Amino acid sequence: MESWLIESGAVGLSDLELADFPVTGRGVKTLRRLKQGEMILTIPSDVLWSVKHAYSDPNLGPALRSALPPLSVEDILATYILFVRSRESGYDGLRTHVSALPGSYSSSIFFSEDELEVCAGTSLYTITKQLQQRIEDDYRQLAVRVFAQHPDLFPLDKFTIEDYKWALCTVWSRSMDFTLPDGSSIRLLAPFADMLNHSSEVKQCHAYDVKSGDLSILAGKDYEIGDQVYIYYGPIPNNRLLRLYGFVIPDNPNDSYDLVLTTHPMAPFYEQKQKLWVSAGLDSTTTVALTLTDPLPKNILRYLRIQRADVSGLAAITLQQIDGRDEKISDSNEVEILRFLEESISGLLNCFATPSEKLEEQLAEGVYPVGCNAWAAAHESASRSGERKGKQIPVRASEMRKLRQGFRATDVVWEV
Ligand SMILES: C[S@@+](CC[C@H](N)C(=O)[O-])C[C@H]1O[C@@H](n2cnc3c(N)ncnc32)[C@H](O)[C@@H]1O
Repeated sequence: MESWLIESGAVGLSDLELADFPVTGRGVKTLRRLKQGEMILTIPSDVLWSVKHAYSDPNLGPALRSALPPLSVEDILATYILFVRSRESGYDGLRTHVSALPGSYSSSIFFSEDELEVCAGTSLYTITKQLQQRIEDDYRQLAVRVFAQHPDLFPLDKFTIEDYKWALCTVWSRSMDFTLPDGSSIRLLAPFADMLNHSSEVKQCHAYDVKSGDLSILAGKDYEIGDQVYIYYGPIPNNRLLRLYGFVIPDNPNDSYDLVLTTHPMAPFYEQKQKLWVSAGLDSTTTVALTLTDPLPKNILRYLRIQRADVSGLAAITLQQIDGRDEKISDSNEVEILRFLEESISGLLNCFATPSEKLEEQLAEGVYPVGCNAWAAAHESASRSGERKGKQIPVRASEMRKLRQGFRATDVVWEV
């Protein structure tokens, strides 16, 4: 791969080397001292995996372009990678990159039932379950709309759902996203630069040059010879890290609980409420990140005030007599939403399969081998437990029953 990249115009590879490191696994080692801010690697535009390159490929492009509705960026890149992997000749350079990719991933979508059960009750558990279902649906669509239409390009034995999941994880864990000056975004995979592991000791130090289309890496800090070079993947909480990248950071400062607020379309005054949510910068399904520093973000109250508003409340907001965003609608509305929040959070906390203290005990006793899937899942669940410690609110059995039995049409569903 490196010689192909150098021939293609990559700069900086003579000072960098792939190496194995404890904890992060394979990564990039520097062979010289690096000063923070200096440009250390450039991967030229021509060798990047991007939607543009997939579409302009003479074999693959027409098949991708014929898909209606158009495929998602994720699906285009995943199909591109699988397509190159399936070729027995041609695409020599890209194929050296594909053969350097991991053969399997530790994203939570690959967890066994038992491993996933360790974090039952967390948003990771719910999202992973939903994701597994979504991937099956997406694969079915892709197989019908694209693969089956071009069996010569997409031999079914090399485009199975397992292959698709592998390719998706390749995209999730190795691609880089950039916002362009016109506001649009670009997602790409850069061979060799995708071998750089994450550290929160550096800030973002990967850059896309809009003019040349090249991808560059700057030194995020000073490095000594032999040090591992890092980039910064972003302020990502553990549940997302585990879902997309297959690892967690113990005591991750970016941890959050993704709370999804949603309302059934059959709920009273749904359409009117939908308009009010949109004008408040929300939607009928709104995801809010709960963090230790902001455990009750304003958007939760904004959403619930509208959701629980009665006829007169809705009229008052619509006529702008009340700003439903940061002002309470009425005492009764406010009491109702606060009571509901209390009940729901208690219900949520009670859904955790293993109590926090037990998980922490198990982690300390080494019940889960460090780094294995269940260890990562236990960390994820225990960190949620840390957030909920001391916030247990007693709930009456009848209320718990109501919560467990499901929600009324106007209720918030705590899901992700
Ligand atoms: C962009 S790739 C980096 C190269 C990768 N280690 C490899 O061998 O191909 C991202 C993957 O590296 C691993 N990784 C990156 N940063 C890590 C970290 N700080 N701790 C543990 N694993 C990490 C995870 O498996 C992640 O999905």
